Amino acid sequence: MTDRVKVAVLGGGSFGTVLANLIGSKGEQVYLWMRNAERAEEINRSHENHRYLPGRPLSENLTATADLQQALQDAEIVFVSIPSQSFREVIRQAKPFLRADQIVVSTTKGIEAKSFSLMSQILSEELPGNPIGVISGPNLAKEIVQQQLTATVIASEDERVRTAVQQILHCAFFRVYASSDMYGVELGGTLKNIYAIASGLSAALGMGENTKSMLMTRSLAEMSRFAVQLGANPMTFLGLAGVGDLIVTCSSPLSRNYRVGYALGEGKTLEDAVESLGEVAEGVNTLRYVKEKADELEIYMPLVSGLYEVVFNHAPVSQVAKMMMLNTQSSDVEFVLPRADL
Ligand SMILES: NC(=O)C1=CN([C@@H]2O[C@H](COP(=O)(O)OP(=O)(O)OC[C@H]3O[C@@H](n4cnc5c(N)ncnc54)[C@H](OP(=O)(O)O)[C@@H]3O)[C@@H](O)[C@H]2O)C=CC1
Ligand SMILES: O=C(CO)COP(=O)(O)O
Repeated sequence: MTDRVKVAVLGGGSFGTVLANLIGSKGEQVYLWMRNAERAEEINRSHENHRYLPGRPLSENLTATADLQQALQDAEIVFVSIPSQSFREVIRQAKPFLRADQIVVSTTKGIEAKSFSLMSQILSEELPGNPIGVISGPNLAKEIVQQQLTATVIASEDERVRTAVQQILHCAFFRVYASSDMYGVELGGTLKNIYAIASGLSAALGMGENTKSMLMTRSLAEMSRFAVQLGANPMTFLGLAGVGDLIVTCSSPLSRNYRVGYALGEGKTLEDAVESLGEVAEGVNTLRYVKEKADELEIYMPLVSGLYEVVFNHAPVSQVAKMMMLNTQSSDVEFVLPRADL
């Protein structure tokens, strides 16, 4: 009767809902899985996700469900939009209902505690037979739902995954660029959350435009230094999933990570800053795990170290900033002029 593609999105928060809505508004059949059955019923009744996207009508092609089997059965593509700390648990719940030919794509920008796994690594471990990919880019959910123009990157080693995701998401307000560097694309989206906290903090403290620009650029240098040590391609950081996502998340109060930093700059405690969001800010845990990993691998990350002191050890920002400014002089682009101590 229909040649519509069936798609499943796991996770009924801000981004999962926006992604499902985009796909539904293209005329495809999309199931949005969430753990709360009452909330799913409420979405189907009102065509609105009052909790995460109040006031935004959702596509009639979107069906919310708390039944994983219903969501996954016959879906050609499964997007997973679950915060990193619950990602593996949800994939394990989904596994009994998945066939090996279903494409599984992560939208999650975080790192698993203890294992330091990115979501693509969790997918490879838990679903070794499935074609997998990740999407990442300057994709603030609250702008996408307003159909503000933007783009994302689909990264996968499998060309069929790249093409399928480009086709399913592409529309007049959303472009989809392709990459084969899954790890780099994922690391870009994950690491920038740390620097968004630093940017929010510096904005709250009234730092100037030069300062903001220096902070973002040195963040990019630090992110790519870390990613290269972990095996990613530094060129990926020049793309939408690197510099693109860094710019938006470090500049916009619509970013939850930026808002956490801003609240800290206003003098709130970390607990209050996170609590008042009511949504996930992956950067707080990411900062902890990346600091540990950088220490373990002896990767020079002064911004991560300084922010860690401010966020977790209550160091005064002015003191940390002064220490960084008076630090040994260094190279601008270390892929052009290597740092002396590398
Ligand atoms: N928002 C954005 O602009 C973007 C977000 N992302 C990334 O997407 C991921 C998800 O973010 P986002 O949707 O914004 O987060 P939200 O905080 O808005 O929503 C998280 C969702 O995950 C659900 N969830 C959490 N744990 C579980 C679990 N164990 N089982 C089932 N559901 C669970 C929550 O359910 P419940 O409501 O029941 O608690 C909620 O629906 C993050 O990694 C984020 O970095 C990527 C691009 C843009
Ligand atoms: O990743 C995002 C935009 O691309 C969303 O950032 P936050 O999680 O900080 O809101």
